Amino acid sequence: MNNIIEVRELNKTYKDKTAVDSIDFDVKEGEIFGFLGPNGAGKSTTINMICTMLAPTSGSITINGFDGNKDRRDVRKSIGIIFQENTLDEKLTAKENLMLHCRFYNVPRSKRKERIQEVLMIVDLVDEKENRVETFSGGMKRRLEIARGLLHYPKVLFLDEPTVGLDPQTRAHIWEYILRLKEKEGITMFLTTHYLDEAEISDRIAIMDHGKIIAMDSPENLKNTLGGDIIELSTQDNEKAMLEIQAKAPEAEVTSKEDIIYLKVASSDAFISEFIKNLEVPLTRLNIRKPTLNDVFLSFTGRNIASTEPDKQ
Ligand SMILES: Nc1ncnc2c1ncn2[C@@H]1O[C@H](COP(=O)(O)OP(=O)(O)OP(=O)(O)O)[C@@H](O)[C@H]1O
Repeated sequence: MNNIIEVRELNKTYKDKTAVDSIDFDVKEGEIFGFLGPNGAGKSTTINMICTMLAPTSGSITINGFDGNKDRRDVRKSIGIIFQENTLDEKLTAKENLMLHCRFYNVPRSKRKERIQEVLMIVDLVDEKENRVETFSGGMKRRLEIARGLLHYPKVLFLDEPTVGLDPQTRAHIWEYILRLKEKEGITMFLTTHYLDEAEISDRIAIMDHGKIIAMDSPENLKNTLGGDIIELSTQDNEKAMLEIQAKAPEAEVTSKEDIIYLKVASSDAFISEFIKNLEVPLTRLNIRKPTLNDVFLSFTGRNIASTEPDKQ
C-alpha cells in the first residue's frame, strides 16, 4: 500500500512549550488511522499542521504526493475535514449547505448538482435535501457534514470525534456510513475519538502523549503487547490479598483501583488454579478478561481515556 500521508521530524513549539516533538509516521492509502491521546497530547496541533491550518516550526508533511509547506492548495484539495462542532448553516436546507461548499471548493458549476446528489446518496439523505438543517436530528446533521466533506473527492477524510454527543444507536449508524465509504470509495480516514470501542475499527492506531508518538500498531497487536489475561478480583481484605499475591507470584503485574485488584498475567488458567484458589483472604468477586484498548491506553499513558473525554455537544 502507498503512503498517502508522510510526516517527518515534525515539530511545533509555542514559546517555551513543545506541543509536537519531532514525530514521524505514515498513513497508508485506504486505511482507517486512529489517532489517540490524552488532553494536551498534541493531537490537534498535529492535525492542524497536516491540514495546513497551522505552520510547523520544523519538519515535513507530504499528503497525496504534495508538500504541506509548499503546495498548500493541492493539499487542501486532497483532504476533507469533519470538525467536532457543527459547522452547518442551520437556516439553510441540506442542498443549500452543500451548494455553498461546492462554491467554496470550486467544484465546477456543471458538476455541482450531480455531485450533491451523489454524496447525499452515500449518506442516505436524498429525501431530506430540501429540508432545513434546523429540523434534522444530531445523527442526520453528522451525516450531512460527512457528505459535505466528500463533495470535492478528497483522498483523506479527517474525522474529529465524529460521533461525540450522539446516542449509541446513531453512533453505530454513523460508523456504518464511514465503513461503507472506506469499502466503496477507498477513502483514507484519519480519526480521533475518545470512544475506544470505535477506535477498534481502525486498521492502525497511533497513541500520542507529551508531543510524541508513544505507540503505533494495529489494535490487535497493541493489545497483544500487554499479553495474556487480566484478572479482576475483590476480596474481604484487598491490602492483605495484594501482599499475598505479590509474595507468591512476583511475576504478576498487580495494581488496584477502588475496591478491585487488577492482575496482568500470561495465562489466567494457570494463575487461578495455582494462586487464586489458594488465596488465604476470601474472594468476593472474580472476573477474567482479555486486554482492551482501554488497558493499552492506560498502560502507555498512565491515564484512563474516559478521564480525558472532550466536552459533549
Ligand atoms: N496556540 C497555542 N499557544 C500555546 N500553547 C498551545 C497552543 N495550542 C496548543 N498549545 C499547547 O500545546 C499542547 C498540545 O495541545 P493540543 O491541543 O494539540 O492537544 P490535544 O492532544 O489535541 O488535546 P485535546 O484532546 O484536549 O484536544 C498543550 O499543552 C496545549 O496547551
